[in-house]
Amino acid sequence: MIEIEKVCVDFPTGRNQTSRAVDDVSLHIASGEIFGIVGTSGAGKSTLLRTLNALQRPSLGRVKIAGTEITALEGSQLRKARQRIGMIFQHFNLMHTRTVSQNVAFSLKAAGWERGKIAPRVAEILKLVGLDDKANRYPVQLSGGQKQRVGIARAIANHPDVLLCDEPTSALDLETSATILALLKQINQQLGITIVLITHEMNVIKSICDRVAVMSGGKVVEAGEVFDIFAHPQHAFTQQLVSHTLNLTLPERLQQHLHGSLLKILFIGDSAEQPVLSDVAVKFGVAVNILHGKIEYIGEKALGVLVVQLTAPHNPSAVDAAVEHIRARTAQVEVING
Ligand SMILES: Nc1ncnc2c1ncn2[C@@H]1O[C@H](COP(=O)(O)OP(=O)(O)OP(=O)(O)O)[C@@H](O)[C@H]1O
Repeated sequence: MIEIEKVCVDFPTGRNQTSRAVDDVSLHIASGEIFGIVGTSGAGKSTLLRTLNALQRPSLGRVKIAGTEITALEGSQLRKARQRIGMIFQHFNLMHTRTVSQNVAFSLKAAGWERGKIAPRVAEILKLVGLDDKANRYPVQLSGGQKQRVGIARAIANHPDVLLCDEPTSALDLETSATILALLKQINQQLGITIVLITHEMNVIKSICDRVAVMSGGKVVEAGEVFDIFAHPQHAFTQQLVSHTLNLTLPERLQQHLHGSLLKILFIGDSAEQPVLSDVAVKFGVAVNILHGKIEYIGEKALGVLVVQLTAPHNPSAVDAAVEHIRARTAQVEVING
């Protein structure tokens, strides 16, 4: 559906000088996917996203959407291709002097809809996003979440194939973010629209994306299924993002004063549902003290991380045997100390 081939974007920084904001990025995004691009501020996410509807021209490389090379289009052909690509923004970008329904109608007029078909479509789409009772309100009279719903309604009114989301929940509180992400998921499933979403939050990726690309310094340093990236982050930057999201740091003081072995154990899928720890307690006579942990569900799959202390004061070798037993039955064991 979306083919990004060796895209670079350079910005001028001074006389005869440029800086590379997007560096040799290639990604293929399948039809119907929700694809996330995550990275810290300045990683190049927005610039890359804007190449997908040619709001930003690549300095090198090309982008194809549904077989059409958007980077090669200009004028009316480009305007027509853009009508197949909706976009929503962090700060909503609504027209403040127009009502909710006028904001949505505007995009349909721009796309050349017949007058008589616009009002019914606006009503239909406002119902879909849960704003049918706010049609005559002005943006200033709406909450942040409602404004983003207007943004979504405007972006999808013209039946696009692709929806680009530029930090869609960054200006919203956690609860409202969750409802907006749920709406995006519903739109993806119900209407089959391919979604490309950029964010700096792994939690957003975890809650709705199928696959993710991790960007740092303009490059994609890692890409794959969201579950795999969480379970086995390869790149140091991804490892940092994931551990920050799972937030399993123990206070330094606690780490220093613990006896026995301190382990961080990763459980994946079935292993998250097995009583591995109670087994080792019984089998090897070790005491198992759970210090920290959580089980996340990404899609349908469980991903658990536990930090445990194993002690056997009268039989230290039992701890080594217990560690090996756990290692054989879980996805990964990291001995933090001991
Ligand atoms: N129009 C521009 N002119 C010059 N430099 C730019 C321009 N747009 C972006 N940049 C630079 O390109 C780099 C990538 O910016 P970009 O906005 O794509 O990053 P980002 O990952 O989306 O960050 P954020 O989340 O803060 O928006 C930054 O160093 C930025 O300063």
